[in-house]
Amino acid sequence: MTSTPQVPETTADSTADTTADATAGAGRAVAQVAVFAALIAALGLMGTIPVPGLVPITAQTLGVMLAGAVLGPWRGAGAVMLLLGLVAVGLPVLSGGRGGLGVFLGPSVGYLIGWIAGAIVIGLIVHGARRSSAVRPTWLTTIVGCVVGGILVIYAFGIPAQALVTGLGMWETALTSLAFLPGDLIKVVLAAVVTMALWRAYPRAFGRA
Ligand SMILES: O=C(O)CCCC[C@@H]1SC[C@@H]2NC(=O)N[C@@H]21
Repeated sequence: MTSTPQVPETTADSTADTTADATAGAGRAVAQVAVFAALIAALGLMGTIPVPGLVPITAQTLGVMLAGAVLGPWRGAGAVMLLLGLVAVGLPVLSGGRGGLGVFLGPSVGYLIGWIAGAIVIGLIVHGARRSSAVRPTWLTTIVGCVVGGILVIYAFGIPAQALVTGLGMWETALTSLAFLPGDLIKVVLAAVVTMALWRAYPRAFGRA
């Protein structure tokens, strides 16, 4: 007697459900990316504190930290890239109402690129690398993620580029960037408080890695 291998049945209904789920997932990802790009832009409305060395102190890094911590590495980076795309086409969405391609030739270009890398690193630390992993932010992962991704990684891109553009030495530039540190540490605490509150109140806001 021969046995017939069991093949799982695929019905028209289950295929339609899978397609609808995929479409809803993609729509949700686009909405998340757009909302966080808008959040980063809105934080730019708070204005800037100018510092010698020409790179401003801005609240927008809080938005970058939140994008990585809430959306995960790829959607978080997507939100930053969408914002930078809007800057590139000339929209005044950077703090102080700045925008346009000229920004990418200025002293803050490295920080702006660092925002993408920073969101990825924050997302990887808070969400983990696996797409299927359940997102469960903790105080520790959010704070460590924001310090490493939101400060160290961003500065690692920003300081050398700023030194290159301004012609100032690397160490002098690094010293100037100490002016950012108190504000950035406050942003880490705010990002952790908002991330944990959002996680408790609305876990569905958290994206898949
Ligand atoms: O608006 C721009 O041109 C980019 C500003 C980059 C600001 C950097 S990001 C890290 C550090 N923290 C701040 O508040 N400012 C700098």
